[in-house]
Amino acid sequence: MQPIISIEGIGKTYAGGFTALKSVDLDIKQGEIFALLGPNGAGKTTLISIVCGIVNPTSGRVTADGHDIQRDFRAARSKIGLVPQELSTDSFESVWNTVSFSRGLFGKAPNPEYIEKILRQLSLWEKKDSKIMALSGGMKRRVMIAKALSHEPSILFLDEPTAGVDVELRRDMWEMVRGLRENGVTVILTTHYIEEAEEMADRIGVINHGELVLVEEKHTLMRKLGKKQLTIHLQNPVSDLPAGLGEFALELSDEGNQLVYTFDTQREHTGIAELLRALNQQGIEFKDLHSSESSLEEIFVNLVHQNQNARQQAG
Ligand SMILES: Nc1ncnc2c1ncn2[C@@H]1O[C@H](COP(=O)(O)OP(=O)(O)OP(=O)(O)O)[C@@H](O)[C@H]1O
Repeated sequence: MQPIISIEGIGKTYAGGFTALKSVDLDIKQGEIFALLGPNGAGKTTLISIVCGIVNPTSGRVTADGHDIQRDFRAARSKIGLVPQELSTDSFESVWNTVSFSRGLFGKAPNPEYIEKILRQLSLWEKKDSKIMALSGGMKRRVMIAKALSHEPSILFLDEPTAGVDVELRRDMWEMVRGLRENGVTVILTTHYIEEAEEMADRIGVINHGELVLVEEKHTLMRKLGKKQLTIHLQNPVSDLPAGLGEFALELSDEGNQLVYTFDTQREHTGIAELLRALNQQGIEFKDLHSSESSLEEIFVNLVHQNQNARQQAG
């Protein structure tokens, strides 16, 4: 299937000479929720701004639903809704007018039924006549989403949608994003909250220093890079790793009170049975065992670290 967004060789060097993006290639599939993760300054907002036609790339090409974002800006942009990081609305206008006006900006004929539908979906219906300035921060954020959806886009960008919002609103947002996907809308979100990507995304892209270091299905990513650890609480502490256990990927922790065994979740054979046998043979007694799985957060931190190390070595 044709990707709904195709990003080819996108690079961006800002006027001051800073290169924020280096030749990014990425295809977004129709109907997916794609989470773009990356540390501060990685280039997430720059990439989104280029796809939305707000920032011009230094190199490369983007198409949205087949339309070139630079040559065919209006057609491409009409497919896209953008919820920016910063709230920007006219605070003296009512919610209803703000959202309806935004639809008009895209040259769409008025459709009060549709506006009512999105305001209801976003729990804004009761506030439709309120002035924006009288709304809470969370409500203002909902208005930004309603604005972004006002022209019925098939692609929605959410730049840090839940930064600084309370848990309840975050859950509501997730619910809303899932609802949008059910209606066939493709959603691309940037986030610092790994939990959000873990919860929401079908695919994850990790960007670091302007480079897309990884794009993967979330489940594959977690399976591929996820490690499991078995922590063995020893009966008596040891000062060194027992010599007879050299073949196992073991580390000593908690001042010699614990042995931590790391194994690959993908491998059929974990080696746990052999390890326990070896412990027995060595006469090492343990009082407890527990296993844990690495979270997306650990996977992410490792990736960004690896990328940094590789850069340092190359430089
Ligand atoms: N207009 C600009 N002129 C010069 N440099 C810029 C400009 N906009 C962004 N940058 C720089 O480009 C880099 C990438 O910024 P960008 O906002 O894309 O990162 P980000 O991944 O969205 O970060 P954050 O998570 O903090 O929002 C940063 O180092 C930033 O300082």
